[in-house]
Amino acid sequence: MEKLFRTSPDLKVIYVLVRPKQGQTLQQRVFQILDSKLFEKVKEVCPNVHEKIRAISADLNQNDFAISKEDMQELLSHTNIVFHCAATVRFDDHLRHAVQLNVTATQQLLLMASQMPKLEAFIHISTAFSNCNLKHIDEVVYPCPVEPKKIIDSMEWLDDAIIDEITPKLIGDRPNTYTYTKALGEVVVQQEGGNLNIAIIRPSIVGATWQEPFPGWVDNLNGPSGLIIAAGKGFLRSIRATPMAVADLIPADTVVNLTLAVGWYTAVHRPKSTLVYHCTSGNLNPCNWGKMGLQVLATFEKIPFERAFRRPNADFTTNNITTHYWNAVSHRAPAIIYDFYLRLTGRKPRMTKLMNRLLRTLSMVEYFINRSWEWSTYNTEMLMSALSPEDQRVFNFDVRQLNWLEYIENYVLGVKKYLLKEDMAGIPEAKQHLKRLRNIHYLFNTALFLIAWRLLIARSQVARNVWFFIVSFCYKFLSYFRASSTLNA
Ligand SMILES: CCCCCCCCCCCCCCCCCCCCCCCC(=O)SCCNC(=O)CCNC(=O)[C@H](O)C(C)(C)COP(=O)(O)OP(=O)(O)OC[C@H]1O[C@@H](n2cnc3c(N)ncnc32)[C@H](O)[C@@H]1OP(=O)(O)O
Ligand SMILES: NC(=O)C1=CN([C@@H]2O[C@H](COP(=O)(O)OP(=O)(O)OC[C@H]3O[C@@H](n4cnc5c(N)ncnc54)[C@H](OP(=O)(O)O)[C@@H]3O)[C@@H](O)[C@H]2O)C=CC1
Repeated sequence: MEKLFRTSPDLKVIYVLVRPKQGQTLQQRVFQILDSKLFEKVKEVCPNVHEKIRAISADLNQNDFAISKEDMQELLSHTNIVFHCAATVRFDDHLRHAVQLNVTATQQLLLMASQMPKLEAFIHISTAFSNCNLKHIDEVVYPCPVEPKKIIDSMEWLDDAIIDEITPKLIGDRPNTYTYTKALGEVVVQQEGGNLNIAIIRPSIVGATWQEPFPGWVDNLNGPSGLIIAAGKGFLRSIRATPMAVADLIPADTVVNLTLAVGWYTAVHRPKSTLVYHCTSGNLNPCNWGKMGLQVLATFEKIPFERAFRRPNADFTTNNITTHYWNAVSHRAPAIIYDFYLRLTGRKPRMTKLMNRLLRTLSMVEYFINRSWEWSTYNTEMLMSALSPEDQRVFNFDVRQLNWLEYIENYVLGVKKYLLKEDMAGIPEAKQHLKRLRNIHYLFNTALFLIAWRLLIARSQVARNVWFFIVSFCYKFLSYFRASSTLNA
């Protein structure tokens, strides 16, 4: 919406389907977004932006999205272009819910779109990982072994227990219900698009903005953002990842630019078949998890997060044994010790729960950070060459120009500012806090070493001999040093 208003101030209206949430009405939710820093530039070119957004109450879990008759009438008669982004993106969602959101709702939206007389294009947002069971992925819709229609029907009469049982068989070699249902959603789009003018966009891992409206903007914990927080606050100490695997991140503004360009191309050129566009970075400008991780850590040195639990010092592990070892030593043990301290001081323990949640998240993303994929980008490159030089500049989605180190630094800064809502003025105090944590760390390790050594000396003659040898060696060395300095004087 931000980019559309900024580049097309003459635009009449954008209808957004929204559900009320957390005690906020639709209008409040939309106005909260419009009043955020993200929309500051828009307001300069389009001061009446509030009047150009029509929030329509809709819930994708309901029949006809529970849209009122009047709203439906207005939507059907006025819409020129549909951008379908809503989805459940939870990796662990129950199959019934994931099918409802990512498949059935897509089918219903297509039905609605077929009744829109002024519709020029229908743009469906999928994910580059919808076919992550393949290594090389082309810009085509791949068939699914079981027809989406059969899956939709079966969800109506199967009970939860049976669905739980068949889920692993249905998702096959995909890692979760999210990627599986996004793949089904694509097949539905292709099979039930009828005469509509449709395109599918497949972004990889969406990160903070690169340039627009300003670098580093991010507003959710999806993808790496949540884990950057966990690392910066010192909770995340080790992560099972392959440093050389490609980190196929794509900035949010790049996805937006490509989406708008696809909207234009689909409406104006009306391709005969449904085109799929990969919005990925790996084949044009690859970055790997090792490089990304190091830059994230380097940025924490310059711009630390406030009130960290421990000093940020995460590392990659590459096998099961080391992963279990570091999970026990660096994740679970400090959480148990801290909770013990909280209990002793009369407070409610919370660290073990938080750590368990983090470990669960890590286990879910492991699949994606230990493999590399190749996505072909012929359609995306074709689109780039179809744009005028001016549009190539305004709707830039050429990731070859992206400087990863600069991007990652801005990403971490954006996480601090826009997700954690921390003030830059707090950086000196955050650095002091990290120094205190470092001193506590040294003190703790020294105390631990001395206790262990004392116990060893009490129990072992060999340890006592070694200790005697070290002490007498130090004494002799000091005596020699003192004698030689007296002679020199
Ligand atoms: C050599 C040096 C090495 C140095 C290492 C340095 C490390 C630096 C960090 C870099 C890490 C890089 C890791 C990259 C990870 C990449 C992920 C790749 C994913 C690719 C997928 C494909 C992309 C897509 O197509 S779509 C979008 C992907 N979807 C998601 O990302 C959603 C994932 N989330 C979930 O599925 C769930 O939230 C789940 C299962 C993780 C957690 O579920 P749970 O029920 O436990 O919690 P919630 O109810 O969801 O939330 C509770 C609570 O937690 C907050 N939260 C939610 N998500 C996250 C998160 N990802 N991280 C942290 N916290 C999260 C949420 O806001 C809630 O907070 P409340 O305060 O309780 O409200
Ligand atoms: N993040 C990523 O890395 C990637 C995302 N994608 C795709 O991009 C799209 C957006 O994802 P992302 O922004 O990350 O995820 P979000 O969860 O932030 O966005 C999903 C949107 O869908 C809406 N939604 C979910 N359920 C319903 C419902 N029952 N009724 C109405 N609206 C609903 C949500 O509304 P509400 O705000 O009310 O919850 C939310 O605005 C998805 O299609 C996803 O598959 C693709 C590749 C990568």
